[in-house]
Amino acid sequence: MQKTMSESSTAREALVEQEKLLLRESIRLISRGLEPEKAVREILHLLSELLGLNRGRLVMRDGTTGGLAIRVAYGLTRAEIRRGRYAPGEGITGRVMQTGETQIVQDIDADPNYLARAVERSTLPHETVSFIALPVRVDRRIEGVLGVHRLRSRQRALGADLEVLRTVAELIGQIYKVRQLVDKRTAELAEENRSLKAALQQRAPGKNNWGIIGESPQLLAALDQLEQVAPTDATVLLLGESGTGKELFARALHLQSPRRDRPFVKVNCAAIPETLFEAELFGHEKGAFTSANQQRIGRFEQADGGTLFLDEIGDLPLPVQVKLLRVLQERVIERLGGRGEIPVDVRVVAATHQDMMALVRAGRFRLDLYYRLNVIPVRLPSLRERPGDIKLLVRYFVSQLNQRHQRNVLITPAALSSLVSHPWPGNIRQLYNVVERIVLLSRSDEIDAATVDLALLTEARGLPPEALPGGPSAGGDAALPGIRSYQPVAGDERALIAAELARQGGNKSRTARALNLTLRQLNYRVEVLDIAVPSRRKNNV
Ligand SMILES: Nc1ncnc2c1ncn2[C@@H]1O[C@H](COP(=O)(O)OP(=O)(O)OP(=O)(O)O)[C@@H](O)[C@H]1O
Repeated sequence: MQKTMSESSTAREALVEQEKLLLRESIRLISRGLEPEKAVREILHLLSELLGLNRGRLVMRDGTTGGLAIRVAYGLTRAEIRRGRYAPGEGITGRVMQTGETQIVQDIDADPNYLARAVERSTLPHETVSFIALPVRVDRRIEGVLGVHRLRSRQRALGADLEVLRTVAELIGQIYKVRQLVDKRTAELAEENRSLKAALQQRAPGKNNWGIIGESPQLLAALDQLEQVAPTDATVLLLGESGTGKELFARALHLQSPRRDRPFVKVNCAAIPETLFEAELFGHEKGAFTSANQQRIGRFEQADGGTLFLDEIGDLPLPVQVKLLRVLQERVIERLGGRGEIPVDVRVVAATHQDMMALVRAGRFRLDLYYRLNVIPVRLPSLRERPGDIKLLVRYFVSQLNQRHQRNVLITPAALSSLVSHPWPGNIRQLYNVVERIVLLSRSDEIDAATVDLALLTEARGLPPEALPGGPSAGGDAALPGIRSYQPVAGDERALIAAELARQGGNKSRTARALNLTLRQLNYRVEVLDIAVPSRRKNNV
């Protein structure tokens, strides 16, 4: 009797030793940073070798089918692994996945819920076989089910086996958690790496593309054309919707041309009153008209030797078109009130978002001037036509804005995908605005998808009410044109107003306009919501 007791205590000690060994080895496996599947397979192997808990398998969700499938197993054939597929809630495994409760099947032959799907009964020992299935949690979420076969006639108590299995299930959960963290961090670092590379490429000497970002075939075709015509003096007509980069291209053309050290002068034809056009373009002598107190050099003369960028050329009034045509043909200008012709050496780059032929047909643009300007037409694609470039643009803008606002934010891959999948109806300027809101709105250095969604929402609010879901066009009271409807103060407006004020460099009038508020309404909100107004700066976008 004495001997039997000491024999059984030796056996118990041996089992405890094996348990310890299993845990030590499992921890060592985890610290080796193996792929989760490799580490889990080794642990299942140890469970079988050391503790006799056989045919261990880890079942997890199958990303493609949505059902459950064996992800890792030890002691199962390939065919058995393939068979181990369960619908949600199906069998013992499905139930553990659904309820998160451990299931113990004392005798697999006696429990109708035990499906024997992966391993056929005939391949198992004849004696009574049990099956234990436990949930594997990652951050409290049930991500998998650990299952093992156990012979009932064992020395070890079921309670002892259960305890070890619980610890093992927890270790497996940790393995997947570490993997998720590593994957997340790796993706972030990869993203950071790409941003830094993009920023470096922007600055690399000899690889200057003048801040024109994009790899889409349409954009590359436009850039090719630009490079071809840059060294010549040919007149270029840039065609594209608003905010597609016409000014950026015009500047790039100038910087690539032999005129790069001479002035680049921009004239926005849509912003000049008709009566002032001639004086603006060609200048005037002192006394040329009542308010001409002194001589003024016009834009053509200012651009002498350089490039004159005529933006929104479609808005040029007809009488001025005649004069422009003459300058382009004869390369001389005449100041208002002047007595002679002044030769000018100017390369003209014009741009428009309008259909020039339609303007010609409507009698609003001279055909001869159109031909003069349209020597080299370059069409710039809209953002809609090149969704593949959104990622590159976002990274570039984030790095630009980090510098401008002295921030160091990093856009997470999820946030980037959110921006890429947004159906950008508008232009690059709109994308820039949203990215700027994101950089300003984000509280931490990591921009997540939620911040992106908020920025997209606030951008939508800056648009006229019709653009909002459920806005006037959706059935509400339409605001009268030109009259801003009353908008009550809402708590979440604070961030929106602060961001817009920062974006507008502290300019309250522009901020009010962008937010569709009157100046008074804005001031009231600034006061009520206690918003600090940034000191004014020049906004160049
Ligand atoms: N390919 C691009 N890469 C990087 N930034 C771009 C690109 N295209 C446009 N942008 C940026 O988008 C903004 C709008 O561009 P830009 O002013 O050149 O457009 P535009 O076509 O002249 O617009 P508009 O017709 O409204 O005057 C600018 O801040 C510009 O730097």
